Amino acid sequence: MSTRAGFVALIGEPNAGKSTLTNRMVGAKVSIVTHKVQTTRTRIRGVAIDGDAQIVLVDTPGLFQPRRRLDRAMVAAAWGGASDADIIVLLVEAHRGITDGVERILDGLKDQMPRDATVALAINKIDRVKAESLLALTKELNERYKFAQTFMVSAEKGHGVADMMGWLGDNLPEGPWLYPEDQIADLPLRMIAAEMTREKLTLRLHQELPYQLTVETENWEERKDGSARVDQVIYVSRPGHKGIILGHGGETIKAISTAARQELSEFMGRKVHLFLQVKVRENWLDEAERYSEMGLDFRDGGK
Ligand SMILES: Nc1nc2c(ncn2[C@@H]2O[C@H](COP(=O)(O)OP(=O)(O)OP(=O)(O)O)[C@@H](O)[C@H]2O)c(=O)[nH]1
Repeated sequence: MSTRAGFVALIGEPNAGKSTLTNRMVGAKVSIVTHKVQTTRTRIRGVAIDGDAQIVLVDTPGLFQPRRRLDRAMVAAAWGGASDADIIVLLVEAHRGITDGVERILDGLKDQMPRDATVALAINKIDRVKAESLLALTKELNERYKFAQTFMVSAEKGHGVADMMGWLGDNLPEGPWLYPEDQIADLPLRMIAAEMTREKLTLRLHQELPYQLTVETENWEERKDGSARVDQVIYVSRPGHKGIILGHGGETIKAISTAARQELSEFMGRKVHLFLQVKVRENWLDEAERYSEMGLDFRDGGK
């Protein structure tokens, strides 16, 4: 039997219910992957399975919460992340309707997305409103944008979610699963660990630098005493960046390492020994291996 697989970008204002919907779709079995994992352009929220289809749920950081320093290029990159997805699902809160934030997203969909993009509308939190208002909202939103399909869901209560998953699965491209089933629970732990280090780098360094680096967990060793040894490599594209990350006398990398180790230990509930290395790899952005480590498809990203 043929399988289907692809990326579904969940977009919407903060609090629209993306995490709740992801958890609902992914289910408890692989909920560990719902921890946010940062990749260059998309963030993997979780991997959901519906029959023969594997639905990789992603979001695109920086899209709807432009901060002061966020420039146009970054917003464009975020929309680029959304357009990498096979399907986009816009979540709108039923009781809030078309807010300014939703307006901005609708404008972005019109201006930034290719015309043939598959965009579905999910009106969430339907448990909070009366049916009549839902119909009016659905009608208005569909007049504003040509959605491929509209769903009315309650991520919290689970209403309508199975139907939506079925539709998403049916509309993903045919192809092998992006994550082997037995690796779903395993792979993300390495990615989560890499994401934690990346987050610390972002906090510590100048804002644009983290977009030019990637973190990989190269080795994960379980020790007899219950602790884990984790080896990670931070790949940068320029020698100058290596110096920045190391800092004076190695100060910066040490602080990053300590912060990441603490978070990872806390997350795992046990001791972790974290070893970080910085490597210059000028063309890491073009290497297929780096993409699969980030959970991305090289062919999609390499355009
Ligand atoms: N009543 C109701 N509440 C919901 C529903 N879905 C989500 N919520 C609530 O809405 C709030 C925000 O949900 P999240 O899933 O965290 O939203 P989010 O979009 O992931 O938020 P960010 O990650 O911050 O962008 C939480 O308090 C949820 O419990 C729903 O279907 N009905």
